[in-house]
Amino acid sequence: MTDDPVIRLRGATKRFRGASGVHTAVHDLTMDVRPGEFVAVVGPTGCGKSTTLSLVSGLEPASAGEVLVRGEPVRGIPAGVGYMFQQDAIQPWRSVLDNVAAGPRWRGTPKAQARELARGWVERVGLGGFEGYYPHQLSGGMRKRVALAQTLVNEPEILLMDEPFSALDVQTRGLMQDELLRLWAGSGAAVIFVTHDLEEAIALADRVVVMTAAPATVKASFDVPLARPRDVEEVRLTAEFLDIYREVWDSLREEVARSREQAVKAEGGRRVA
Ligand SMILES: Nc1ncnc2c1ncn2[C@@H]1O[C@H](COP(=O)(O)OP(=O)(O)OP(=O)(O)O)[C@@H](O)[C@H]1O
Repeated sequence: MTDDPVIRLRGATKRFRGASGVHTAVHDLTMDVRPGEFVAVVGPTGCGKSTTLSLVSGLEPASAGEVLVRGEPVRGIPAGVGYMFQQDAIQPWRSVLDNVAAGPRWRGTPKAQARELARGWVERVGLGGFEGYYPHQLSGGMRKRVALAQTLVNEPEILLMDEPFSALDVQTRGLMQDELLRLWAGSGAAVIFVTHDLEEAIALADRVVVMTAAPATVKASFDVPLARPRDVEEVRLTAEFLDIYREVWDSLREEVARSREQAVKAEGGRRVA
């Protein structure tokens, strides 16, 4: 395995043209992610975190700068990229098994083989016995497990996750975080995990990247030298965790404050107008 970055953003900038002119969502953003590295991205609300993921996934082209996946400029959706968003992509008319088999089927795997693969992943995410259930029969946590299996069955080399667990209750979220770490540990995938939750970021990641207030650029990057395997509930209680938390929060806090100032100014501007 080479240590060359599998994801590389170099001075990446994204501008959107809107009714009120050009809006810069991401500005001159430079960051690398190595194979098998788990990077969490935190930043103030609306700063441009999701847009950064869209650049890597090829959903949005960069307006300037470079976005490379495996050394190749991103044009369209690169192969080997898996996504997980806050809203899952589970299809209500398909059973758990067929939802998980959908990816391999779409890539041309014969039905029986795709279902066999899916069965293994349904088992691995702890849903053995629920293969024939339909999404409306599942709890929020179980749906997330289906979404995880749906993503991981494709064996992505890169996993882009945008607040995948934020809609879950705290306990279920903890369980899913552990589940994700357990499954990711065997996968070798590089992960970019966007979250508002700094505790979640530190508990999961090898590195936490702090974004500035809008437009997003990298403010700082912090290594998380906590041993693995980690139990997310346990690790949060350690002195080491709290030290890292304080350090990262010091950096993030300033950006959250700046972002609030921006929001107040924008609101004032709207009132004046
Ligand atoms: N397709 C688009 N067209 C126009 N503007 C957009 C588009 N996508 C994002 N934006 C704007 O870019 C800015 C950054 O949005 P983005 O969703 O990347 O932020 P975020 O940090 O992920 O937000 P949050 O923390 O709320 O999830 C916002 O002002 C948003 O309105």
